Amino acid sequence: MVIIRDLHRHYRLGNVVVRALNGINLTIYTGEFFAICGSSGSGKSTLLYLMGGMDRPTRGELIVAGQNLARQDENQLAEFRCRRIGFIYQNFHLIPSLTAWQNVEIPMIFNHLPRSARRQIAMQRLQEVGLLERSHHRPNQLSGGQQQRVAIARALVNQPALLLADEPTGNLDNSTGKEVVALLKNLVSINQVTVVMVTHDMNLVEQADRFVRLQDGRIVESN
Ligand SMILES: Nc1ncnc2c1ncn2[C@@H]1O[C@H](COP(=O)(O)OP(=O)(O)OP(=O)(O)O)[C@@H](O)[C@H]1O
Repeated sequence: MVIIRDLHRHYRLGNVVVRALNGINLTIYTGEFFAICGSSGSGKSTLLYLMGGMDRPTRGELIVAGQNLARQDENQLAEFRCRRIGFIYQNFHLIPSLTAWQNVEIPMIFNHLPRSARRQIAMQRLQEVGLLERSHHRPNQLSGGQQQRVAIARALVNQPALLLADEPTGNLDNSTGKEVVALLKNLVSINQVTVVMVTHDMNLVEQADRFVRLQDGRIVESN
């Protein structure tokens, strides 16, 4: 699903070059539940966002779901993100003025699905995450765990090849976090999605099929 060879991402700040990623080599297989861990500033988010086509490498090879992302232009990357990637954020990133089902519907609008199909799929996804009875609630009427479950439903509606999660439990208490990860693992095995998750939480790392630990933009540990 992901092939990364000698990947670099450098930022230039005046005369200083920050080497956020400094020669990453990594292969992630289809269907894996994969964790990226490491201390703050080690390059985790940079790596995740590159895999999602939200940023471009300084150099190196980056092939995701069969597409060579380093060679794609902005339009191709936008299309890739829309069709192939689902994203889950620490802060859920739901639109406050929209209900749960309207939030879940959004990626399908970008994918030009007709309204009736959108509604049916959104409701089905909300049922899968156990929130059908909350479908008309807005985010501020839902708990953090419920909001993250809505975000998971939204991330899966376009049947992405790869689900990227940036600290998905970072804003949840321990037990809610565990429930959300169990749900995520269950849904991805049913939907045959590959998951790459950034986390500080070693309990979550233990639940992953494999992990890498980053330090100063390099992989220093893996299993
Ligand atoms: N746009 C940018 N411009 C300059 N430097 C950046 C930029 N984005 C990230 N960096 C730097 O790149 C390094 C890696 O950042 P990154 O956000 O990937 O780390 P992280 O491991 O995800 O950290 P955290 O756990 O705190 O989110 C850091 O030193 C950071 O300051």
